[in-house]
Amino acid sequence: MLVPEPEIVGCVVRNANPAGCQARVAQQIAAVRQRGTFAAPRRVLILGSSSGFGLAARIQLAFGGGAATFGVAYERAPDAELTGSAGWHNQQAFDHFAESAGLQAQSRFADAFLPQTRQAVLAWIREQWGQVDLLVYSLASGVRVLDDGRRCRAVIKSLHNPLEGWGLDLAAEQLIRQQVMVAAEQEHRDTVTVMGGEPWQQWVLALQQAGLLAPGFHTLAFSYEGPALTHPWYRDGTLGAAKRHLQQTADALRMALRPLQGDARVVMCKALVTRASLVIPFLPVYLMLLMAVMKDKGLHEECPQQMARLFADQLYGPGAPRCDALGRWRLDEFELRPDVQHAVLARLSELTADNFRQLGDYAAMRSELLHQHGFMPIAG
Ligand SMILES: NC(=O)c1ccc[n+]([C@@H]2O[C@H](COP(=O)([O-])OP(=O)(O)OC[C@H]3O[C@@H](n4cnc5c(N)ncnc54)[C@H](O)[C@@H]3O)[C@@H](O)[C@H]2O)c1
Repeated sequence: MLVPEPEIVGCVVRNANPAGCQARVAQQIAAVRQRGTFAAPRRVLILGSSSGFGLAARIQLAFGGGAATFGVAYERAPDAELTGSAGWHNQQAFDHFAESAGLQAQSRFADAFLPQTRQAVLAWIREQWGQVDLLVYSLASGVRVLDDGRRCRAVIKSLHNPLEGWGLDLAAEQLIRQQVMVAAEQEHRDTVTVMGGEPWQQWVLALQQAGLLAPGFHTLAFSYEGPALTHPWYRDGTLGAAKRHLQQTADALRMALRPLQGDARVVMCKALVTRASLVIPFLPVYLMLLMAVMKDKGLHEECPQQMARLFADQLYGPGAPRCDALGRWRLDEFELRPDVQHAVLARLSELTADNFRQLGDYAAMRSELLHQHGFMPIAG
């Protein structure tokens, strides 16, 4: 079969190579199997299961922990002209490998923000599982259609001052100057509506009201805060506001789950290459510097390694999650190490449009993104 050429616009890869996506899922499964097994919850619902953290969590829990999984993702199917999105092929590949391994796997391509998706998934759980033990909330979206039909858009803007800094154009393979504007009040609210915790809460409460939560039910959602260098454009911007709302939601859900001896947590992850992260202004440049430094120090991780630490080592393994004073679980301790941040800052202070390939791990970042879309790494 003809392998398509990657179509890159800015930092977005618009197509996928189906065979490469399948090979990458197979590779992730093999790595999980090699690490050995652990005792995962039996029935796991994953929202945002087709790429990034959600897919890595699903592979870890199913192939490492033997869990039956239900995955919901919103992806573009292939048609006569387009290859379909990487997530579509990843999810098909997951189903195929799970079935071959005798693992129960149910997958839907549907908009998880819509009440009808929730109702359909709840009906399936009632019929097939009776209850659910763990819900992993891993949606990353720019848009949410509300129950009344209004389309809310997330924007990535500052909450305080306009910002300017280095961005990356992967298509042109150049550093560019990027500006980030201050969000209007409505844009701020809409971003929290899309990327905050409300939809997570709706799912958990709907499951609870329907009597579908197993005793000891857990739920977790992924978050980011980052080091001081990223605060002006992440923590103190619209996405940071949405993540604060996610945190408040975790606190509220923890209370609501007490009668079941349940738990709800935000998991603070490291910054890494995914479809969602590379569209954040300034982040690709920070990421390629971070990758170079963390590789130098033997600390590099992508989604599969983060999910292995969370599930196989900590939550359902010999260790325990590292919990901070706000009750958040932390997987970002290596990124935040002072020596790592010191080295990143030193490289950033010397960065120019001519030396970015030497100071950052530009080639590996580009390869990782292409690989995530089923295209083999391109030699740097
Ligand atoms: N990538 C990072 O550096 C990073 C770091 C920390 C936390 N996070 C958080 O992790 C979470 C997952 O992000 P990711 O980077 O893995 O993103 P991703 O783009 O790789 O995955 C997003 C998933 O959400 C699904 N999705 C999007 N809209 C949907 C909808 N309407 N209905 C159903 N599914 C939908 C997609 O199909 C996909 O499976 C986000 O909350 C993100 O903020 C990411």
